[in-house]
Amino acid sequence: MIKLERGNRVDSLAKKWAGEKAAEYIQDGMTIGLGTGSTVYWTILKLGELISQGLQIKAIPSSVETERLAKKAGIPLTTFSEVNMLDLSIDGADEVDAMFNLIKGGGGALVREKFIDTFTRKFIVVVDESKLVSKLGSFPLPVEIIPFGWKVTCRSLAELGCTPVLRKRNDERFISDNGNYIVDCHFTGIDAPASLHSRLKQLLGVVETGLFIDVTDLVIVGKPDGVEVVSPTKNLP
Ligand SMILES: O=C(CO)[C@H](O)[C@H](O)COP(=O)(O)O
Repeated sequence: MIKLERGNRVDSLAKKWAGEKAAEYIQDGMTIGLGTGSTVYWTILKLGELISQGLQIKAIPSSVETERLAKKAGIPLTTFSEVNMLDLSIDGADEVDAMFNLIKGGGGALVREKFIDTFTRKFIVVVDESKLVSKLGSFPLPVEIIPFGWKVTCRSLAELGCTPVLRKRNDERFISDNGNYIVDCHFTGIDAPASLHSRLKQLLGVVETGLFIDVTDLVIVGKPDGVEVVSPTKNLP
């Protein structure tokens, strides 16, 4: 895989291609949702370039990190207090199955991502090939929970058949942009994502899950030799 250095990170060129390709779908006057992560990073950079050439758009960022990047790129921002429905949202994913269902939240931004990926007329997912799976669940499912009673919530999560692991960063509990904890739920494969999502949502303490069901319109897959744009009529992988 061709690697690309970005600051102190090394990313695949495939992510760059996928992220940049998505910017082609953005039209003048649109209000867009901007996801979070190292693939959408390239969309944000490209958008900054297009804005400096005259493109007029507004965006709602899905995380503090994306807000910071978007401001740096010169992208005008707005909020859901001003906007009911976005024209287009672009976001990465940790896994994409053949039905276009997703696991997201690897970066811990899943709640705000669910807002921008749901309240949008069109949702484009940008990934490299490594994210395509026949069945969701190899990637631990991120679930955002409130800190109060978190051990009780973890026990409830375990009763649904997973091993819950409280996310940490630098030995400290990871805190989401919303002031909550993230629990990474290790399942041995997820057979029925929609019903699992509903069961998880009913647990006391659960804010949101990283299962994104039935929201994806298009997947842009970065590959070592270019990009492939996959619509729901063509099955993955
Ligand atoms: O859900 C996410 C953040 O919460 C990201 O979209 C997901 O983790 C993919 O990230 P990357 O593009 O860096 O691989």
